[in-house]
Amino acid sequence: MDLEPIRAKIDELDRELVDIINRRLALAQEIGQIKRVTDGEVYVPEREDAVFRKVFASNKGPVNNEALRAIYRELMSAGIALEKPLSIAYLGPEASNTHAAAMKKFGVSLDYHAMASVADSFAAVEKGEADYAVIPIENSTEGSVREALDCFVESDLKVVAQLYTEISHALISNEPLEKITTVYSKDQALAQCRYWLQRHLPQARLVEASSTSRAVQIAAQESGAAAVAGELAAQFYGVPVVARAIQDKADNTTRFFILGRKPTKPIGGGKDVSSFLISLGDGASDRPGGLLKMLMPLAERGINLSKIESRPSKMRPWDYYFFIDVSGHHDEPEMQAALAELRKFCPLVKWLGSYPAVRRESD
Ligand SMILES: C=C(O[C@@H]1C=C(C(=O)O)C=C[C@H]1O)C(=O)O
Repeated sequence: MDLEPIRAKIDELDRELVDIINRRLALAQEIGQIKRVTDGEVYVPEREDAVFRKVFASNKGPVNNEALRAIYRELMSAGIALEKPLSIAYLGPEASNTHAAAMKKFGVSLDYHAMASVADSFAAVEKGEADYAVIPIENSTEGSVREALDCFVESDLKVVAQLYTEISHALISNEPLEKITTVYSKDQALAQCRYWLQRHLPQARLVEASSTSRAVQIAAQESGAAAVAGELAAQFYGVPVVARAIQDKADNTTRFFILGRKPTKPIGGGKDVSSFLISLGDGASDRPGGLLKMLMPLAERGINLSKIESRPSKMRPWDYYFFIDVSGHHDEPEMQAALAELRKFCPLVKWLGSYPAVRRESD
């Protein structure tokens, strides 16, 4: 059995592939020149969504859609970098789960900037120091990231895209399990491993850090300390993995938002999702039927509610803001009609963004 003739065919295909990749990038560059003149956005989530759909529809295998998405992610990343080397802010330091999510969304060709907090990530885009920010918004085990929700109250940034990605946590330390006395991590990550930590380290002190990668930096320096973080952070900071996949739910998934300054255009056909921040005002969330009244204008028009979350308004005790996710795009007539009705009795109806509804990498 001779491999060489087959490898010669692969070499020939690679030559063609490189040529095709460069032709694709040259077209992206051409689009970039037009965008410069017309002041168009460089990253266009709705167009990328359409490209992925067409690519998947033409896929006859054996490559699966998840692998194809990863390949196209890098093609698009290289193309975007030729248009303009975008700068992406994320909750750092390097090798955090948000960093990994940002790379998954934007590929290796862009510039990434580590921020100390979610609020700083918002601020970087608001001040124009970064083009986009990637922030964690909710987790399948632990629910919403509260500091992220609270940032939307003050901010005018738009959610332009989202990413769902499975998160696996490891226990990372220079010490063996029996010598660990303190475990550092982001509050959300500690909570996602609560039962494992109770079972294996019942005596250990759990201490909050600003991010998972920050926890690894601390654990690297302190005797008796460990961190809960992704294995990427263990590799990056050169600290050993003591136990892997310690999250209580095997399919632990985090949803990330991509924030930008300009809204994403509609895809249509039920393939968009929108987020809003709504206040019933004047303590009305405490009155019978208040919440029902808020949801009726949406329900009556068949606009599906996929998430509702309340947060204290911090204006008065027991007054709440509601964060909702609904099917459809802000600019669609049905949505506009529902919003007009809501605005009649809600003092605050703030559009946080509309973006592609894609949930899985293989979709
Ligand atoms: C090339 C473009 O710019 C970017 C790159 C894309 C691509 O490589 O297919 C698609 C959308 C944009 O994020 C474009 O707007 O078409």
